[in-house]
Amino acid sequence: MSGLQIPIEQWMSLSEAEQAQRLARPGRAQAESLREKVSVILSDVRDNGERAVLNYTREFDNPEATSLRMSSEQVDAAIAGLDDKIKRAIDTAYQTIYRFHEAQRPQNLSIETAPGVQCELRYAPLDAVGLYIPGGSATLPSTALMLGVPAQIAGCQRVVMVSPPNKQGELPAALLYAAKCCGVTDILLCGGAQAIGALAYGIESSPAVGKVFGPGNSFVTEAKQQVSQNDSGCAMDLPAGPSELLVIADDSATPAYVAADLLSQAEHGPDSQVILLTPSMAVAENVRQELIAQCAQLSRADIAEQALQASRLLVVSDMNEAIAISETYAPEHLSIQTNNARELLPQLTRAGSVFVGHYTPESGGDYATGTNHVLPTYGYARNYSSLGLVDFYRRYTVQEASRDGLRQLAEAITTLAHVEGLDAHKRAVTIRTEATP
Ligand SMILES: NC(=O)c1ccc[n+]([C@@H]2O[C@H](COP(=O)([O-])OP(=O)(O)OC[C@H]3O[C@@H](n4cnc5c(N)ncnc54)[C@H](O)[C@@H]3O)[C@@H](O)[C@H]2O)c1
Ligand SMILES: N[C@H](CO)Cc1c[nH]c[nH+]1
Ligand SMILES: [Zn+2]
Repeated sequence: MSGLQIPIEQWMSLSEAEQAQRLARPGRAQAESLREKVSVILSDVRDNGERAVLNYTREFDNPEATSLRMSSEQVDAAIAGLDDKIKRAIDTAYQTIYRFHEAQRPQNLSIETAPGVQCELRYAPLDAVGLYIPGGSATLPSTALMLGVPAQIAGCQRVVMVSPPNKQGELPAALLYAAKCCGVTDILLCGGAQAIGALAYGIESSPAVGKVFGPGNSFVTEAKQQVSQNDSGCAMDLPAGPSELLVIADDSATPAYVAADLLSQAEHGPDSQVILLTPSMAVAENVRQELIAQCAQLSRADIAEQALQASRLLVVSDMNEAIAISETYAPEHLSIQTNNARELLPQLTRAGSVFVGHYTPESGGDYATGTNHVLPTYGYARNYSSLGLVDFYRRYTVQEASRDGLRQLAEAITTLAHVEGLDAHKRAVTIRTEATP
């Protein structure tokens, strides 16, 4: 490791401004230039369709790109050579993810809210969805499962998967096998903001979808936010950007485990962020030693080292302080490695996903425990939910009143219409209730 110094800091010794800086997400500083660059790409795709997507694909991913769509023959040929052990691993993950998401199936409901007034809540699967599978620094077949399984369970009619091709214009066989497990056959070889534009606006060979899903780097996340705010009419799932992990550990924690977990998220990208909160200086020092020793053994050590530059080892006064900091930061992933982890759960709700105890590594949730690994980053876990089955549905209501039921509510409805000065609203009721039968 190139002598990277990861400072250990006492939280209480930091000023308020320093505390805020330690919890700031890296990479958000270039927000304006990012916004502008993504806006240019999206406008180009909107105006020039497939040609623009191919141009950006040649610029950023596959210099020889000539077409975007994968044929079923290409998919089958790629899968044919896939190692059985990998297929079995994907099958196992598919089953646990399916089990956990199937259990989330939303139920329609119908209740009488007042005598003679029946109200219903109904769920309908989204017709057409776009699934973004990251593929820049690491292609993530596991994300194909996290997005493909709920889309399959919900019964979305049209599912389009996009992912950046490599320089040979290919996608990993493991990703294609995962897609096939989920019944996804509509696959486009493109990534980044241009892929989001292709999904949201549609291109010649692929009509627009109604909602885009999936994590990605800052270009992808910014593009999702822009298309969901402009007049494309396309919705987005959640801001799932660069990976984050916050670990709360006491002296019952194993520093080697804590360091391994921190590095598992640091290796995602230079803009990942990992944070340790512990009341024990000894734990902090041992975790630091383990970080240095373990990082050197990683194939992505250079990426992890960059991420560790913006990462924190913070010694707190006590668990209450650790809880307060975690709730402020609202991490994508929160790992509680203490001797009373489950007891702390009620106080730790602002996180995308929580990992409890010494034997629940964050990478378990990334791949195969069954929970969804598409999670809010940047602190959005304060207000956004982890991805789930319900996100692949629209919700709408149905209501029916009998003549008597309307009569019973008429006074309330017409009075409120009057209060709001909306005579036609009032008349739509009185024309019925004052009519001679
Ligand atoms: N929050 C979550 O749930 C979650 C889950 C999985 C992964 N992730 C995160 O997703 C991210 C994946 O990022 P990635 O980069 O590996 O893959 P990516 O697929 O998100 O982005 C790669 C694409 O970015 C585009 N690009 C690259 N450089 C560009 C530039 N200079 N200008 C414009 N476009 C450019 C290219 O088209 C490329 O295809 C990681 O940060 C990872 O931590 C988050
Ligand atoms: N930890 C990532 C979410 O931040 C998900 C993932 C996919 N593959 C490995 N990890
Ligand atoms: Zn991960």
